[in-house]
Amino acid sequence: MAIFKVEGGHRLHGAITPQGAKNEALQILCATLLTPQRVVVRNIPRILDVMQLIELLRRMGVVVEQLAEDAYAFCARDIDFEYLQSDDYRQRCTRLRGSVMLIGPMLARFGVGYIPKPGGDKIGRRRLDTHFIGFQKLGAKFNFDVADEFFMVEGRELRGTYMLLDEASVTGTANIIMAAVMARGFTTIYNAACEPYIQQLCKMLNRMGARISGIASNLLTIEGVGELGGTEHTLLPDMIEVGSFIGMAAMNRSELTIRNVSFENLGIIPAQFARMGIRFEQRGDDIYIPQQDHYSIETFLDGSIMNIADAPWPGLTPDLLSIFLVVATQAKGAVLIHQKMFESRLFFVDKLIDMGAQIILCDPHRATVIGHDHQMRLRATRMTSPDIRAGVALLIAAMSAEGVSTIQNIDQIDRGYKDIDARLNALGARITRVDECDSLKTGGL
Ligand SMILES: CC(=O)N[C@H]1[C@@H](OP(=O)(O)OP(=O)(O)OC[C@H]2O[C@@H](n3ccc(=O)[nH]c3=O)[C@H](O)[C@@H]2O)O[C@H](CO)[C@@H](O)[C@@H]1O
Ligand SMILES: C=C(OP(=O)(O)O)C(=O)O
Repeated sequence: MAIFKVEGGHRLHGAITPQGAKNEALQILCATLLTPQRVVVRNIPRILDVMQLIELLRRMGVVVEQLAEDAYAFCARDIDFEYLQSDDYRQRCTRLRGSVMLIGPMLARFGVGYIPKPGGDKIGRRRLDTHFIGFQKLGAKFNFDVADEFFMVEGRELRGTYMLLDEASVTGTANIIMAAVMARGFTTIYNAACEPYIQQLCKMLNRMGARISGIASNLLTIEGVGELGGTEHTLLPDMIEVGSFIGMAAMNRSELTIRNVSFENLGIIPAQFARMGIRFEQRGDDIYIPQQDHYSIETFLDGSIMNIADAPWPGLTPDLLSIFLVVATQAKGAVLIHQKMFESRLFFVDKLIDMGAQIILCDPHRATVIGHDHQMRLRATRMTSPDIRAGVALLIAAMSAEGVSTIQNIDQIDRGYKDIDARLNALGARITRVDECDSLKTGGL
């Protein structure tokens, strides 16, 4: 296992391009199972979750061809159903959340699908009811082996229907869309998640021959078709990386250009950073963040304390709240961070408090942060990355802190951020990746 050693206090300078979007990649790669024809996907980020899903597809029998550093072709002519019963399949699926979206396409194309309880961040309860209720509405039979934590669905003749999702689950919506594209008749999905990655999935499916309308809204109508064909698809830039870089620049009082951000697909994210007092300019499709010595959190119109909360798209993505929280520790003013969706995502604030941040964890969902306005620097410390976004928040804290911090469990960060150490070092950061065993041998911890 590797760790990061981070020497704080170095400002960043220059330009960085966000990687292709992790969460879009996971949907799109699963969708390649829907056709026996070739699907080419570009702008694929070389990150752990994505590489693991590609390897999983390969072991399932999909022919995978790497065309360029970030482009792959997939051909799912045949699937090895025996492999789906193997321990290897189970073990690999449990490494990432995105594997859950293999089941919708399998059901649509082959009439059966199997999936163990998926992995992903341990950030609170992550139920899958929406997925399976949706499949059942389409006529599939569902079986969950509780002891084995293994889900099975079967439905040779899916039929379109109306469904109102119990919640706007992102992966649930993707899974149901993929299950419905070849169901007989019309499927209507109300309370569908509608974030840009779902929009991208729908657009790709339509290019493959699907008939999906209502894209970008929470009411999707799908007219089932007999089969889908091949296509080419390019992933959007990762909006969570874009937000992480904005936060990083502000917290380190750095001048940074983030290139090709697909501004129109960032939704409310830039406006929320603006409410934190962070200045930036949209220059074409780039975001330019000038060096800023102070940023003052706005209050609401009535003078009350700013509240930053997550909500289904077009609300603020929960995946950026850890970044807003860490950025607030050096802002002028106070903010209440309200993580509504996940109940175990804010506990990492203990580490920030150790570093000298002024935070009160009100309950598992809410933390009040009173910023130092750069009057006091955080102190370096030793920490462990609990999940992917908290990991990056801790990295941002370490980059701004006084002294050398150590971050363990950086696999969590590598799950979602491509070569983050090398890319940030190119901008002036001082992050060293060390093998934990070597470090222990030399007493370096
Ligand atoms: C691989 C992938 O794409 N993962 C993303 C996906 O996870 P995932 O699809 O697993 O997340 P869901 O959208 O299903 O739900 C996330 C959490 O929010 C709750 N919830 C959801 C919708 C709602 O209207 N109300 C509500 O409370 C759910 O109960 C759950 O606890 O979407 C999450 C929410 O954007 C992101 O954090 C994850 O990064
Ligand atoms: C929660 C996240 O990922 P996953 O759903 O893959 O665990 C995330 O990307 O922040």
